[in-house]
Amino acid sequence: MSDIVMSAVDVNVRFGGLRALADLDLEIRSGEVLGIVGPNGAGKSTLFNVLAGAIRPTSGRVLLQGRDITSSRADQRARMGISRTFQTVRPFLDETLVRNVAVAALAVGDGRAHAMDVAVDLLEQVGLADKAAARASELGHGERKRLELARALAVRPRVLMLDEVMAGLNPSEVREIVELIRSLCAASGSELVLIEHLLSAVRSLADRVVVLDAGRVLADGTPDDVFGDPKVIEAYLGTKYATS
Ligand SMILES: Nc1ncnc2c1ncn2[C@@H]1O[C@H](COP(=O)(O)OP(=O)(O)OP(=O)(O)O)[C@@H](O)[C@H]1O
Repeated sequence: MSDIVMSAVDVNVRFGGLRALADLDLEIRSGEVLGIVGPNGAGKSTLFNVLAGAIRPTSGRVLLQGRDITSSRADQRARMGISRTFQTVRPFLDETLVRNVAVAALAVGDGRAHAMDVAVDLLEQVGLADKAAARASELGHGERKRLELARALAVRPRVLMLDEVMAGLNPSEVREIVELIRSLCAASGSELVLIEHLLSAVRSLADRVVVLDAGRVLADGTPDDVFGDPKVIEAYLGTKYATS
């Protein structure tokens, strides 16, 4: 579990005068599910963007299996096996589900027929097989999150990063997606990085949790250690977040 697959080393991101990430070090270890939590504005999405290549850090490096990929673009990183979902789901609304997923497989070099097979298989895995021919615009919010997962998986990621996939789901949809993520992780062997406000979901899924605040790592440890840490509870969680 201790092999480092990906890391951010001494990363700083400045937006004008604001330090969104400050001297940040983060490791993603082989086979782990890593939860990233923290208050609004803590820097979670910025960190995801830095790891995925959507934002170039002001200083610092991003390494993938020891290789410096700081200057690689997001599309290049996707081909290297770094895949992400977005906080705001953005499927091609007028396209069918199967074509939405196949497009992601095509982007990593699958041939057309194989991409369609991959898409059908992934829709089955996320429980949307019966809607494969429906348009994405016909889906409910929870179903769109599942579609988003299938699209992120279509690139056969080494590192899968999920940005608030539980947001806006009702409790039974949350239970379903937690179970789905658990089974997808077990089947894929990928590393999974989750940004999530719903701490109960992080607690049940993550092997390790990193708490960010004001662009810095406040705590890093097992869910029990981190969520039991008085400074985390007092300073950052308080009553602001749902814990059940
Ligand atoms: N493109 C940008 N330009 C200027 N400031 C930005 C930009 N993106 C993020 N910020 C600022 O950087 C800080 C970190 O934002 P970020 O979105 O990474 O936090 P977060 O932890 O993901 O928050 P949330 O939980 O609300 O999504 C915030 O103060 C935010 O306003």
